[in-house]
Amino acid sequence: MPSSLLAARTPPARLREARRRLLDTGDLADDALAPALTRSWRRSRDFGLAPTGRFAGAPHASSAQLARALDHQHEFVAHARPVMEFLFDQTRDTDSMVILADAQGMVLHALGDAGFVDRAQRVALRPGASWHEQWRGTNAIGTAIAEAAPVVVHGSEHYLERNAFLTCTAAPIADPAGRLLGVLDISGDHRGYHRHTLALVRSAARIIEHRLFDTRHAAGLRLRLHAQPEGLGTVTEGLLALSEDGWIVGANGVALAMLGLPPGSIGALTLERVLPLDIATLAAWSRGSAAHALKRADGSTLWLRVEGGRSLGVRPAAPAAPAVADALARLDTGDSAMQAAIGRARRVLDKPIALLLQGESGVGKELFARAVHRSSARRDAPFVAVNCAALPETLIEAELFGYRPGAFTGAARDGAPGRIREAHGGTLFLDEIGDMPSALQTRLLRVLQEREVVPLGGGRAQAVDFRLICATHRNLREAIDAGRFREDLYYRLNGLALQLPPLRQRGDQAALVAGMLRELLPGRDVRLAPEVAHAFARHRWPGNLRQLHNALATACALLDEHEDEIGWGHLSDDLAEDLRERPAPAAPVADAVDLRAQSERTVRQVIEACAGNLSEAARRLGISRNTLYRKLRELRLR
Ligand SMILES: Nc1ncnc2c1ncn2[C@@H]1O[C@H](COP(=O)(O)OP(=O)(O)OP(=O)(O)O)[C@@H](O)[C@H]1O
Repeated sequence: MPSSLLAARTPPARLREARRRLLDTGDLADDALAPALTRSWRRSRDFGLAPTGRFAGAPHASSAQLARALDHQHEFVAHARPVMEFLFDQTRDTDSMVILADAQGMVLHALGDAGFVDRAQRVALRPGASWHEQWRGTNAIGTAIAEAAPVVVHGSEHYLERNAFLTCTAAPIADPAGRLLGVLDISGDHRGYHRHTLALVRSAARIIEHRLFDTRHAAGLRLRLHAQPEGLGTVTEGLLALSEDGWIVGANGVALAMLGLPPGSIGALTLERVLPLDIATLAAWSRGSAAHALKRADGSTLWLRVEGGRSLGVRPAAPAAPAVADALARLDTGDSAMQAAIGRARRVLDKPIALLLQGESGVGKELFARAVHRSSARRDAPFVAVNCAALPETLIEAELFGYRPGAFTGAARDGAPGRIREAHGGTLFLDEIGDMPSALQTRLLRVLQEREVVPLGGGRAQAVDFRLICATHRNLREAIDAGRFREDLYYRLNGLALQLPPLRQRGDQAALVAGMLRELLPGRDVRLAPEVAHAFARHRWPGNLRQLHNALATACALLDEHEDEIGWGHLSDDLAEDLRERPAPAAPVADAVDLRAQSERTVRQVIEACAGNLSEAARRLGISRNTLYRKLRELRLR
């Protein structure tokens, strides 16, 4: 990772002059500011932001969206929290805050001095707020993401004048595969700026990366590297994770820099290609805890310590700690079909049995898969979800199996490990498996049989260990009969099939509604008006839990502070209309063509209205993104 891009302070007179020129002419001189600051101000301008005057606003996640983001990033936040508390202790009473944001710049967690928090709240330095440059221009969180480097943004270096009272220092945090996970930031009053903050934040970000790395690769072979033996075990060490056949499957930024490798080498190179070291020597070294010196081709010495090595038959993996709260139990809100599915999933929780989740779109199949993962012994390893319906055939292949450098036109120069290898040690969730093209079904079958992946473009097979969970809304038996799905693959996927019930058949609708309302408006006692509850109970809910959740989120947004009952007026017009309507008679067959044309028109119009944003279009249509992709394919609009 490059060193700090914005560490040197810009004199106030230069900043004033640059801002005046930007406002007058719409641009800056190339040498007016530090290069990274110039790039960031130009990006901010291109996002259409006005440095002065009224703030155009930025998205803020609802409490439910934030809860979901925290759930998805549970491992990241769990490792960051203690480090943030330590940082907070170091900076206590300095009028500042310690902030963790995700890779899109959304604040996930914040700790702060009470006095400063009040002022920070006014510019929304709080969980749920987005600090992406797109919304707030140059700022440490957004600019660290854009520049992929640690940054300090001080006072009037902030693009928006309203943020000029802040001094902010941020460092990106990468996951063990080298991808951006989020950003750690210390923000405070600009009068309290201290040059040492940058070093503090960078070290803290590295500690979080180390913790994630050690957890992710706890069961595998790990190498610690440093130029001096005393540096091993400190935050300045390099970390590598290896597969049992010697492929580099994880590395931190320090190791990549030490070995002169780009992030894309993870999953695409063996250690032997990089260091004069073979797997037999590593196996021997992993039996002790001594540091070993290694002479490199350029004459320099590298010190190494080898750890782990279950895969080399050296040490068994430590058993995972028990779950704090069982995620599967939380899905049980009293419906007997769900209870049966949860009970059966629990019986095979830590067994090598593939799960096949079936059910209509929006019944909560992905949520169920995540709960199985979180309740299993693999909970601290990755949960990797791939939507087989959302990607074109050529991309799914590269996405799943990874590729070697130059494997195909347009491939990233350094290759990619592929989602299957990323799930090593954890759970691979293949959503909409019924939509997987047949050539890929054959490749997937081979991976499941051999438990090895061969990346696109060839190379050696690499061992993988993952729990497989697939989901589909299709009837796979019919797809097999129609020749669209391989029967042998079906039996591999279907160690245990679980049918999740549609909402209209669930007997726990009231408990689900109450749970969602508690999640949407924590601390408030909000319920449905009796006539709305009655209409909800009779409704068919074609979009299932997704549709119910969206309906309640809209209602909560329309509820006044003092109101505690959701009535007709809190529902969107189209839902209220549907709820009041009698069930429509079945359309005669002759109308089918018209219906298709009408459906096509509606989908086109909504996508146009959303400027091509398919997620937003799916939301407005009240269907899932998967269903929209399917519809586009059926209507040949894609
Ligand atoms: N128990 C629940 N409590 C609250 N919200 C839920 C629950 N289950 C599902 N949801 C909501 O429903 C949405 C759909 O869930 P999920 O994506 O798991 O369904 P799915 O069956 O996988 O859908 P698809 O087949 O369209 O991929 C979620 O984003 C969430 O908002």
